[in-house]
Amino acid sequence: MSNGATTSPSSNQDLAVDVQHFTFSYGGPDILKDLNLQVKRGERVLVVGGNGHGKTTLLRILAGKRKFEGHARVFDRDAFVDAPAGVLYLGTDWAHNTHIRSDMSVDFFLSSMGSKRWPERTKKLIEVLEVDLTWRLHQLSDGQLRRVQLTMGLLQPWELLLLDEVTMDLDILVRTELLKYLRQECETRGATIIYATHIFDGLGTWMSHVVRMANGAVIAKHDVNNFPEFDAVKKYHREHGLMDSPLMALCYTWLKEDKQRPHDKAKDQLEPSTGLPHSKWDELKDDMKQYGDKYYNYWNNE
Ligand SMILES: Nc1ncnc2c1ncn2[C@@H]1O[C@H](COP(=O)(O)OP(=O)(O)OP(=O)(O)O)[C@@H](O)[C@H]1O
Repeated sequence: MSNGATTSPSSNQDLAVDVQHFTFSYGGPDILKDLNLQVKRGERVLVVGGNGHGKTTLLRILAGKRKFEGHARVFDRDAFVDAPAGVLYLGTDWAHNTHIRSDMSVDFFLSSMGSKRWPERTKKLIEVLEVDLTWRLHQLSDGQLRRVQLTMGLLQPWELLLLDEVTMDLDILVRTELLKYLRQECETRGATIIYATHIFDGLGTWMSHVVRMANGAVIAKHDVNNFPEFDAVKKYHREHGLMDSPLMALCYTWLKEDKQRPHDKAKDQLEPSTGLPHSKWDELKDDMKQYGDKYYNYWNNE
């Protein structure tokens, strides 16, 4: 577990993303505040936080879409003035573009986007996203259009994929296949994904790390292989046969806690043992941490 700060021994070559003491505003109040985040190549990082806490802003900065001052580097280059190739941002704004609603076949559209240059990738993506080349763009449902967007976006091999809530209108079959495909891309090519979402189904076993954001700062970055708080929630769900997502239950407690915390105070009360902001998890005695159900009851009965 870390607070995403700058003490990691990783060399710059290992890092896909390196953001240090980063503050950003759109001209008004600071939206990102003294934010630190390091992501190694090959990681699949989920970014979790309440509405308006800065997730999209961070992703767009990493994608080189916003001018900034400060230390925000991607593949060891400044994310804006020296933006590296291979960085792909996919957000929900694409579907609002009226041009892509014209009367045109998907086949024609993908060809005009260069699909012939990557025949193997095109074939695979069409299969994963169940895209029908005879579809006509102006006749598609939101989910079908999203599948075409993702096919187009993912055609060219990418090194860092910044996903901004882009799977929300996919049905669960397609979404599951897409997540599998993206995981393979990371495992076989060493590519990296940072994924901001409020939909957690299937992500608990997909992600390698989860970043908790609140009030424009990274509160913590957790490695799923060393994450006792998440293990406790999973244990509770297992023991009680619950079908809903343990990750969602965990994120619910985080968002509740972050909402109650005085604005901007997240970093003022650091826990000496972990260097992270003090949380309700810290208030549990060690023996209680071993019991997921007690932990869960503690939350529900507060
Ligand atoms: N172009 C802009 N100009 C001014 N303020 C903006 C702009 N874009 C976003 N903001 C503000 O920045 C803050 C963070 O927004 P951002 O979209 O990064 O949050 P988010 O965590 O992605 O939220 P959500 O979960 O709702 O998508 C919000 O208070 C928002 O109003």
